[in-house]
Amino acid sequence: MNPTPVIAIQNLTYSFGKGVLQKTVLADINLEVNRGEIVILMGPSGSGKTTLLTLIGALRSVQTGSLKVLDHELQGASKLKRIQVRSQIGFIFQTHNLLRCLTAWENVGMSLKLHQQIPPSERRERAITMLQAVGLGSQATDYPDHLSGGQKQRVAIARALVNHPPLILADEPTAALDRKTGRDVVDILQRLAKEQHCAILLVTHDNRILDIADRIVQMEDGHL
Ligand SMILES: Nc1ncnc2c1ncn2[C@@H]1O[C@H](COP(=O)(O)OP(=O)(O)OP(=O)(O)O)[C@@H](O)[C@H]1O
Repeated sequence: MNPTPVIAIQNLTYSFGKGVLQKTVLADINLEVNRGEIVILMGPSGSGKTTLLTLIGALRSVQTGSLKVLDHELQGASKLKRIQVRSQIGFIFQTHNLLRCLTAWENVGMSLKLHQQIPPSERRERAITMLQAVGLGSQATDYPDHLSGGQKQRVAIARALVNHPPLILADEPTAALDRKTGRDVVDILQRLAKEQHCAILLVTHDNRILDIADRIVQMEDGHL
């Protein structure tokens, strides 16, 4: 028996605007992503990649079709249900979105705070272990302003993975980085995801990182 996919999308359609201004940006999308699989989503600017990623991340409401994430149907889901689904996903964005007033380990520990059963001392220990895994053990008490672009993105990876989420959504994680730094960052992401058996759906225009994917899907004008 096949395990349940982490993402299961059937006939998903999404539009912005109303009436004559209505614009369909996703049309009849079907996609499955399995546990542990790394899928890269490519396509021209404006083809709907980010819109799809934010729907899967329960950051906007599903209009038409079925979208199951971690076995939760997001079509018609309440706000509370969407928050619960979101807390099980790790997000990595183009810019790292770290809080400047918190140190590297405190930024990583923030995602553990959502899980209140973890005592503060264990939070710190787990955050520092995760920073060591991305090669930043000795920068744990540094503030983001003292870190390079690649180091900040590695803190963002540690923050996304520290809860051992079954799914990571990444939107252009290497866009702000030079070639070598971008490569290092995705290598770390790939290694940790395989260790944790975590699925990744990653949007990118970066041809240099395509080899980390188990599968590449192409989006064109709202169609997969
Ligand atoms: N909030 C919004 N209101 C109206 N239209 C929007 C909104 N957000 C996105 N769009 C439109 O939806 C289409 C798809 O946008 P989306 O950002 O998903 O594309 P993308 O493939 O991620 O593009 P890029 O590679 O440039 O990030 C675009 O035509 C965009 O102009």
